[in-house]
Amino acid sequence: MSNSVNVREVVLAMLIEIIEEDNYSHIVMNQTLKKYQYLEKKDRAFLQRLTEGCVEQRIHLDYIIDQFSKVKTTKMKPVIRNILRMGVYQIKFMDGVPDSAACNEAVKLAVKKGFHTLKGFVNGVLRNIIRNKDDIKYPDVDKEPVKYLSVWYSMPDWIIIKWLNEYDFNTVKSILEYSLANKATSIRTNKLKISPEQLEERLISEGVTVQKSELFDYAFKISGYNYLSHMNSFQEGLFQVQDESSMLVSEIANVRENNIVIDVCAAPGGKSLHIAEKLKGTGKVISRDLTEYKTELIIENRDRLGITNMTVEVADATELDKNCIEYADLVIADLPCSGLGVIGKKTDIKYKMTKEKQDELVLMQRQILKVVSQYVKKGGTLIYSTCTVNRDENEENVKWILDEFDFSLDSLDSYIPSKLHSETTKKGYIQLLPGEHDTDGFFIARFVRNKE
Ligand SMILES: C[S@@+](CC[C@H](N)C(=O)[O-])C[C@H]1O[C@@H](n2cnc3c(N)ncnc32)[C@H](O)[C@@H]1O
Repeated sequence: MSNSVNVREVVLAMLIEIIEEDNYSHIVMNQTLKKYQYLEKKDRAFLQRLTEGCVEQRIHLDYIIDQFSKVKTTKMKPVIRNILRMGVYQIKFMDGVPDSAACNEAVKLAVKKGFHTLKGFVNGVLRNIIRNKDDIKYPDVDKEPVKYLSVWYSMPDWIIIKWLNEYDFNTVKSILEYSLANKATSIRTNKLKISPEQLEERLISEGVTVQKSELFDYAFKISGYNYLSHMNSFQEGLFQVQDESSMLVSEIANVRENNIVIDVCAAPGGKSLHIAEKLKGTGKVISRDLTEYKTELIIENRDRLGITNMTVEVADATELDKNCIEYADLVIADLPCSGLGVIGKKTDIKYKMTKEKQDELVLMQRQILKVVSQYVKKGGTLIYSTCTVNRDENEENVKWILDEFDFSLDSLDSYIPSKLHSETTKKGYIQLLPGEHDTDGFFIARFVRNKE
């Protein structure tokens, strides 16, 4: 490891920021990777894996620590409980780190952080766990299925209970399993600048591992890169990072040249950019989000990709813009949601979400839909999408839209790969489930505004 920076100390600082001070993990991660961009690739990979792992597996790690420590994690000093989480994560999940190194480094870090008097405690708990690591007692799957899933996959109880009401046990298990395991980065070729075949060659020449998408010929899953935004192909705007589930939105939108499109919650721009590309420089995509910070992200991506038919605006989607009434051929409502379909990528989202917040989100989704559905021309299209798997944000909102507005569902089957066809896609919506599909958890519904 690099002499100048103690990578474990950096991880500890990130865990304090994310877990104890409630900052967003992806923001803390991006800022830290930017600050330490000079670190060797293997150090950066270690830093990322250990931080994300500790956040993602927090419930599981605390369960183990609490089994072997007299002082429970909730009663420990924040620095100490995070040092222990790091130690246990390395012991339990990182085969490349010898157990003794995980323990010794934890003790050194405790001393370095001013907890000399607790070095025996840290050492004792970790040695105890190392001795018993093949004998950890977990909840019984038959007697306590909720607790079992919660501990094993580090998911708060209330979410497990909700999902078990909506899906069968094996489906819930496979959503959780896939979300923990799948870390691939999906990208979309910017066909305005390069063909998929040429992009694949470019990426390989930059040392990246490239796997073709099973859904789209322009999409790839990539890995093995160091710092994505330093890659020449990225800087030249040859691709955009986007999950395949999100690419599906633009396929389902089925835009035609010269269409007017309003994307009401657009940052960082995934769907807007894809649709603008499909319009081949014609028509107009009006891409909006709530704050300047967010719209800046869209502008950065738009300019990097060389998109010309897209305007970016700060606008609150809950407020009616009278100029837009019946103006758009297509409205994209990819709305704020509980985000539980992307827990594999945003590792802390599951802890930040609460039942109350989720109920409020359903109301906000409806508040936004009430406003932005008015922007669709008669005969035009409304796409409603979320990156979650909860039925109240998805299917129940579809029913609500059909009850409240003069819109009809429209079959997805002409726009999506045949392997995704189902009873619901025939009707006009799709719920992608991680594990069942090789994508994030995602929901898309397509509506057409009735002509009279
Ligand atoms: C699911 S994300 C959108 C992702 C985006 N469509 C894409 O494909 O990259 C939801 C977005 O809604 C924005 N948002 C939340 N409340 C909003 C509001 N009242 N008006 C406009 N945008 C809002 C958030 O800032 C966030 O960027």
